[in-house]
Amino acid sequence: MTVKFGVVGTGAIGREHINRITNSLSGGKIVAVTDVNQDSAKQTVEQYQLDAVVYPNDLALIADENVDVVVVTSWGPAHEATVLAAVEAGKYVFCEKPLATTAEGCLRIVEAEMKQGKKLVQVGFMRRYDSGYVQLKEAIDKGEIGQPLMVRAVHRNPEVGESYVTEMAVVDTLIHEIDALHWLVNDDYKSVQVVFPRKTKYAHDKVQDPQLFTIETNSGIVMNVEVFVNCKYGYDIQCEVIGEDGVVYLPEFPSVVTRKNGKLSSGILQDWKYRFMDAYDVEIQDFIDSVVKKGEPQGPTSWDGYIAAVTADACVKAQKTGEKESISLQEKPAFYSGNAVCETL
Ligand SMILES: NC(=O)c1ccc[n+]([C@@H]2O[C@H](COP(=O)([O-])OP(=O)(O)OC[C@H]3O[C@@H](n4cnc5c(N)ncnc54)[C@H](O)[C@@H]3O)[C@@H](O)[C@H]2O)c1
Ligand SMILES: O[C@H]1[C@H](O)[C@@H](O)[C@H](O)[C@@H](O)[C@H]1O
Repeated sequence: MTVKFGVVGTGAIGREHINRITNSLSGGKIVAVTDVNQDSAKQTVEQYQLDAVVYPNDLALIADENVDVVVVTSWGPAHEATVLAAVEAGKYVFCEKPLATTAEGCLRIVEAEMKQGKKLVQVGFMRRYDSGYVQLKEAIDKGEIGQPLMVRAVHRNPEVGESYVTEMAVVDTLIHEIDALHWLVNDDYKSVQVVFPRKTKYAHDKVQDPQLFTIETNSGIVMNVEVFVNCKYGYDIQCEVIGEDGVVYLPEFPSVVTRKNGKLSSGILQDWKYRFMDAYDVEIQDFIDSVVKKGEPQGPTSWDGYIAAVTADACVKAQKTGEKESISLQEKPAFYSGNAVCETL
C-alpha cells in the first residue's frame, strides 16, 4: 500500500519532507500540496516533479479523497485549524511543532482525536528518532546510571534573524528539549525558572540571549537547559544525564578529525537542517510504516503536543516574572497511555 500525502505549507521544512518522501523513503507519495503562497506550492510541484494537485487552501486539500495523510508544515499559528479539520475528516496527520500555539488548542485536538476512536496525529518531535537520543534513553531505561538526578542540556544556534524575539527561545527552540527531556527520563515537569545571563553583543534589541532554564520534574530531577541562539560558532546540541550510578552523554555529531599544522580539529555543523537529517528520515519512515502496519502512528502524540504547550506557557511566564512557575497538566487520558518510543531503532 502507498500512503498518499497532502502537504499544507511548502516552505523550508515542507519541501524537506516532500523531498524525503519522494526521493529517499519508501511507501509514500505526495499527491497534493497547498500554500497561502500559491506560487510556492506550484514551484514545489515543479522542483520535485510531483504528480500532485495544487489546492487553493487546506480545506480543499483535506477534502480530496485521494489524500490519506495531511502533513502540516505551515506557520505555527495556522496548525490548529488544519489539524482539527483533518482529524474531523478522519485523516492521519503529521504536524510539525507546535501542534497548536495554546494548551487549549492542543486539548481541542486531543478531544477531536479521541472522538475518532484511534490515534491519527503524530507531532514532529524528531529528536525521539535521533540515534544518539535513542541510545541515551535505552541506557536510562535499562538502569545503567541508576535513578536520573540531574540533566544538563545545551541548545545553541549560530545566529537568529530580526524576527526572533525572546519568547521564541521557548516556543521555537527550547520546545525540542521540552519534548525530549521528559520522554528521556519518563517523568512529568513540575516547575520552571528562567535566568538571563549577561546579554551577548550579537543579539538584537528584541531578543534576550542567552537564557538559562531550570526545570524540575515531579520526582525531583533538576534540568538545566541553556538556550543561546547567537553563539556564532555553529549549531550545537548537547545533553548529559547524571544518575546515581553514572553519567550518560549525547554522542557528538560525527565529523572528520584533522591533524594539521600542529592542530587537532574537527568541524561543527552550521545549520540545524543537517544535525537531525537522519532523524527526520527515520521519523517519517516510521510514520508511514506504522500507519500501514498498525493503522496508527506510534510517535509523539497529540498529548505530547499538549505537554509541550503547557510547559512552553509556563516557561514564557517564567521569562516574564523571573519567578519559579508551576507546570500543571491535566490527567492523561488512557487513550494516550504508554510512552511514544520508536520501536524500529
Ligand atoms: N522539527 C523541526 O526541527 C522543525 C524545523 C523547522 C521548522 N519546524 C516547524 O515547521 C513549521 C514550518 O517551518 P518552516 O521553517 O518551514 O517555515 P517557512 O516559513 O519556511 O514555511 C512555512 C510555509 O507555510 C506557508 N503557510 C503559512 N500559513 C499557511 C496556511 N494557513 N496554509 C497554507 N500554507 C501556509 C507559508 O507561506 C510558507 O511557505 C513551523 O511550525 C516550524 O516551527 C520544525
Ligand atoms: O532554534 C532553532 C532550532 O534549533 C531548530 O531545530 C528549529 O526548530 C528552528 O525552527 C529553531 O529556530
